[in-house]
Amino acid sequence: MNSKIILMATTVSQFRPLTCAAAGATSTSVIFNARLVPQPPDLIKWVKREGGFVHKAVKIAQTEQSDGFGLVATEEIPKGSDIIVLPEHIPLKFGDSEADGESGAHSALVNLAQHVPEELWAMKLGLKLLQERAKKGSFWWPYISNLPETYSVPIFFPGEDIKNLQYAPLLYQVNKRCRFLLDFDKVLKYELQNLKLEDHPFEGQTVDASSLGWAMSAVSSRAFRLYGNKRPDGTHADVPMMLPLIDMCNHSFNPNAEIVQEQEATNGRTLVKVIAGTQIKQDDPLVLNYGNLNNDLFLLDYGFVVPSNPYDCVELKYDSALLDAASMAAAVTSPTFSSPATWQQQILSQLNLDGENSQLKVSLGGPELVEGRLLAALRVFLSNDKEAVEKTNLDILKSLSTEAPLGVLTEVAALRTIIALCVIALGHFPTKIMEDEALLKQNVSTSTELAVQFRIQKKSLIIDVMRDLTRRVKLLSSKESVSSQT
Ligand SMILES: C[S@@+](CC[C@H](N)C(=O)[O-])C[C@H]1O[C@@H](n2cnc3c(N)ncnc32)[C@H](O)[C@@H]1O
Repeated sequence: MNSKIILMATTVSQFRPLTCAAAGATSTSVIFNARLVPQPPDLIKWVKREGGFVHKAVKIAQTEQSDGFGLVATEEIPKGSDIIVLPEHIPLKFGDSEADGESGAHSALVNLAQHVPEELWAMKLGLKLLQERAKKGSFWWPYISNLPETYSVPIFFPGEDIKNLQYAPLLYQVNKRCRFLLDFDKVLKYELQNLKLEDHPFEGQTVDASSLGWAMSAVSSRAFRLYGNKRPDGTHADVPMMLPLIDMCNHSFNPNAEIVQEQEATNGRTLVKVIAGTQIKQDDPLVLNYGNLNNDLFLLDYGFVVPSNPYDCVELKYDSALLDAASMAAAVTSPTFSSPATWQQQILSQLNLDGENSQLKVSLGGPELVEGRLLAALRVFLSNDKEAVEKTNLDILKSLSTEAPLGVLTEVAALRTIIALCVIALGHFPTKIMEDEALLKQNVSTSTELAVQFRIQKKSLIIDVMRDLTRRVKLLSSKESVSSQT
């Protein structure tokens, strides 16, 4: 089932309605610049007023890099300078507000949070965000009012654009999140129905799947997981928090800024800082690295796709029938994947590709190019030389940079089989890159554009893997023919 979170129209009332306006129908820039309120307070002034520090060369501006806003340096900032410093009371975290400590509203929120699975941690902090969004006179209102009104994450895509992603692992995640939000909406309605107003976590306001989706996306696209307070054993909990102003920094894999936490000598409180990781030139955007993530996570959590992302990958299932088909297509000797010898099966178990707790998801792309476990399995099966395999360390068998550890013929057969797997994977996409590119030239909605960009990147990645492996096959074959001539 493809579900999406239905968006309710924002109504004008004395409440701040907890909904999320539709993202997808019109031009990106108009939508993503829209903030919760039309003219929100000046975030830089608010941070300074609250005892934070903001470098004089920092301004909030529309940037080319993202469709919304970002931070830009108005003059050169030397490497190592403090750019932003937030005192401990500014970050928004779940459940540590002293004022909330014992209140009924807080315990109701804690109770709701218990229904959120660990992997959807953004929803837990999202509950806190929704609570502050609903609270009249919230300390964080100057920050919250500056948050985007909409998010371009796939849970808000129309069903057609969820399909347009054309990539099953992401479709699965999107549907899972949508289903969770729809179910959680019901849980909320049930848990909150008989609460007195003073115990209601959202001051009596209705929270639905749409507002939950808004909050989850606001958090997943802006929160950072940092060290929390020290535990009694001296370690630190890993705590997601929203960092006002700092979260105006956009992403780059070549960041010029980084987040550090520092303990104040006088009172032991933790400051969160952004410092210049490099010398920053005038007019440069201030960018942080959100993490070495694949495009699935960038799109799911942040609502954008990184072109030529070196960490992007495609997920395949290790499946003996598929590998037999691929090795036959590659005209490699008779397929053996479906009928492994006992020693081969043992290696598959060591690779976690066989047995009870096997992990059959393998990936292509990313820095490794071919996941080591898949490569090792192919080398082992296609060599079929028990002695040679047993003499070779498993880490070597998993490494693509070790050239032909079981001989050139085996290596060529393994690489050709992976190339055939790539062809099969490409064949699963209903459209070709050229068709996708033609579609992007038309005036399509933001969500269609993102879905099509996403699938183009996946297909391009597969083609890049094929190119790289073909080059390796050619090199190996030429070396082999030189050595057989001498
Ligand atoms: C932490 S916020 C950064 C501030 C945000 N641009 C704004 O206007 O509030 C993260 C969001 O910025 C946008 N973004 C950040 N880096 C981007 C990039 N490299 N390309 C496209 N969009 C980006 C995405 O919408 C993402 O969800």
